[in-house]
Amino acid sequence: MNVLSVASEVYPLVKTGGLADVVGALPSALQPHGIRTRTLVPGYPAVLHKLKKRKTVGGIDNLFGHPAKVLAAEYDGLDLLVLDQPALYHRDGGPYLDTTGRDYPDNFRRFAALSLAAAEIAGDDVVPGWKPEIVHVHDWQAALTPVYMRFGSARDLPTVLTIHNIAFQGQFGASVFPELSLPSEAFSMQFLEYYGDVGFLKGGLQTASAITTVSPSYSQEILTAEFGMGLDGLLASRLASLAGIVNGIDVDTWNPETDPYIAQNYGPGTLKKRAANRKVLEERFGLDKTPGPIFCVISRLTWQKGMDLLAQVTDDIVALGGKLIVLGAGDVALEGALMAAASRHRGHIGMVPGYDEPLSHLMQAGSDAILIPSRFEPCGLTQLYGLRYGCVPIVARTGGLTDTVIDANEAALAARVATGFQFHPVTADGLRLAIRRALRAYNEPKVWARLQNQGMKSDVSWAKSAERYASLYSGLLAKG
Ligand SMILES: Nc1ncnc2c1ncn2[C@@H]1O[C@H](COP(=O)(O)OP(=O)(O)O[C@H]2O[C@H](CO)[C@@H](O)[C@H](O)[C@H]2O)[C@@H](O)[C@H]1O
Repeated sequence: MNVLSVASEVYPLVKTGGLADVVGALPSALQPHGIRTRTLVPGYPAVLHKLKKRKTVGGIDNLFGHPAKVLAAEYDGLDLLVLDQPALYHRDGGPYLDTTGRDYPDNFRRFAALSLAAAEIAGDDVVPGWKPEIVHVHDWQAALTPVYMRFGSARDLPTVLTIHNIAFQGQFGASVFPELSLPSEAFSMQFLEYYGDVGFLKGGLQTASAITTVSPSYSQEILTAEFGMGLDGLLASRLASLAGIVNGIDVDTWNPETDPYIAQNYGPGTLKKRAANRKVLEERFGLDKTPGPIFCVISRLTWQKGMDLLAQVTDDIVALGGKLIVLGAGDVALEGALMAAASRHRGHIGMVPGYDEPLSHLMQAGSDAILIPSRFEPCGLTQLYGLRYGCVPIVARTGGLTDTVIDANEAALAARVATGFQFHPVTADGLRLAIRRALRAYNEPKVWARLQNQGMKSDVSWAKSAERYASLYSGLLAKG
């Protein structure tokens, strides 16, 4: 079965968050099911730079006023199609933001173009000799694909839209509609119209054959007003087509036994070797070389991720004898608050602002626990990396965090199934209590080792979830 996957980022070519990890890892997990995925991404400079061996396999004469090329390349096991349109994608900043951190004003056009190109690849002869049988699109940036398909020549092809985060909806003023090359009927409740605006995700949710999100709990939560962010009613009307499939992780990229980014490789039987990674972290973050647990945070610094709650408990972590290291970028005020905590507690709190993939691996390999106080979390990947690396997750009880971490309550500890700590309500007090619980467990080395070992035994691979995507695809094909 041929699948066209469409996304605005893909690891290891371009990544700003978990979306890239999922889009990058799913194709090889689907391969054993006879599914061949081609992934269409925009030709940002970072992408083109890495793809030395690429060839032009197709073209679109007029994509919003400019010609575009479709390039094909293989990279790290991925079969890629790259939409090369310099006017839209050759920019100095990141995929979505300019160098000053502002959204590109033409993001609606940049990602409508990605979706339109995907629809044309699916329906027309854009890439001669290749056609998908299923089109799987990710998040708002690709969500117009099924809308364009509905009004184009691939109208009968099944589509899957995966919501990685319903907080990002691609909502733009109605004035952009005439620029989208869609018939006027598309600006209606049944398609894009969203409270008088244009909603990219909304349009996709109305038209995709199937909708998935990245954990079973989140698939329930988004049906409520609290988590649905305005789309709960629409989702309820599409309940029969909605599924929650939990994310896995690429267990080859994230393998402490072979990870090239960490100072000392180790496995379930050799957890003591983690000490060498701790040592490097102590130096990197300027921590005192004293005993006690190191808590780490690897995150976008945002309200969603509960980073304001973290800022409120930094003094407590230190008072309780713990250390904290933070790697993150995002909200300037939150970054400032965490930097201030680091200067208040030199030797106990360290902060590296920014984005650093290798360092994120080392932190999972050398810290004792990872804190994830998210207010909502569709799935979350860093707790899965934590489980795999023996870095015990302490998580808010929400979304995919609920589904993937087993709380160390007495029953779970006695049954030897606990893998971490969950807390609720998601407040600074809730987080404080969870940190206290973790510290108590840390002070009982046998209990702690059991948590680490149990976590390392958890199946965080894509195996089961790839099977679910495969059967979703086959079900859609069988329906015709
Ligand atoms: N400063 C930094 N330096 C280096 N690496 C950093 C970093 N900050 C974050 N990362 C990395 O970025 C990824 C973030 O993954 P999350 O699952 O937390 O997702 P995010 O909220 O981006 O994605 C959305 O999509 C994913 C995928 O479906 C869902 O899991 C999630 O719940 C949803 O919000 C991880 O690989 C993490 O290690």
